[in-house]
Amino acid sequence: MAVPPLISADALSALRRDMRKLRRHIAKAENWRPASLNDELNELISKSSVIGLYAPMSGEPDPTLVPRGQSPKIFSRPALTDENLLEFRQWTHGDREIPSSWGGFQPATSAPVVHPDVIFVPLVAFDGVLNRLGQGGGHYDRYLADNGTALRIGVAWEAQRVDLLPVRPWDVPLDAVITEQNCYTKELQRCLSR
Ligand SMILES: Nc1nc2c(c(=O)[nH]1)N(C=O)[C@@H](CNc1ccc(C(=O)N[C@@H](CCC(=O)O)C(=O)O)cc1)CN2
Ligand SMILES: Nc1ncnc2c1ncn2[C@@H]1O[C@H](COP(=O)(O)OP(=O)(O)OP(=O)(O)O)[C@@H](O)[C@H]1O
Repeated sequence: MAVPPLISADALSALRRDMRKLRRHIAKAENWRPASLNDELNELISKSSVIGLYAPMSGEPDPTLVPRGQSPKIFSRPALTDENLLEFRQWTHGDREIPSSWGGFQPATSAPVVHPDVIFVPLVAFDGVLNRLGQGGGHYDRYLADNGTALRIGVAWEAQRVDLLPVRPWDVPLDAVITEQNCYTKELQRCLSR
């Protein structure tokens, strides 16, 4: 027998709608700056060589504000392929971008595909054990499931934190979430031992 969902589809869409609205509202009133990162996370980010960013939309905090240390890095942004799969394409500030099927912009197909070792992940809501609710396309969940060794860092407003999100079988939890007030981390051992 199928296990009934802990939250109805309607309740989940209502949560997404409310949290998107909250995110837009806060971003109009406040500037987001990351809280101090803990030493472990700082070290992992500064040791990394390929970073996955995103182009902020609708009140999402800007991941380029997170300190990333001195060592040389390749930057990339998410792009949806013709098959509606997420990939990361190399991107440098000022590079030309093309319209994406979801309405935003993404690096052109001529940009090399890269595999970030640190991914800054956009989110609609997160909870105390670092589960994540995204836009509902499943794009990041699929990518993170297929690229399990990357360090997954959510970037959010503190107000996007909820007590407990419903977890579906395909949901991939985050390793850390950085807000303007806190740096939440867990399971960094997974990445320290790489
Ligand atoms: N900045 C950013 N880039 C991203 C994502 C994201 O969440 N944020 N994505 C994450 O997977 C992928 C794009 N996927 C998306 C899937 C659905 C919607 C969407 O339903 N948007 C709403 C409006 C959202 C709002 O206004 O807050 C809509 O069109 O109704 C957006 C992006 C890749 N790039
Ligand atoms: N690893 C996966 N393999 C196959 N389908 C998946 C996978 N991950 C997610 N999906 C599909 O994507 C759909 C949307 O998932 P979900 O509602 O969790 O998206 P989300 O986490 O909010 O969005 P996103 O990850 O794009 O930010 C689900 O219906 C699910 O069937």
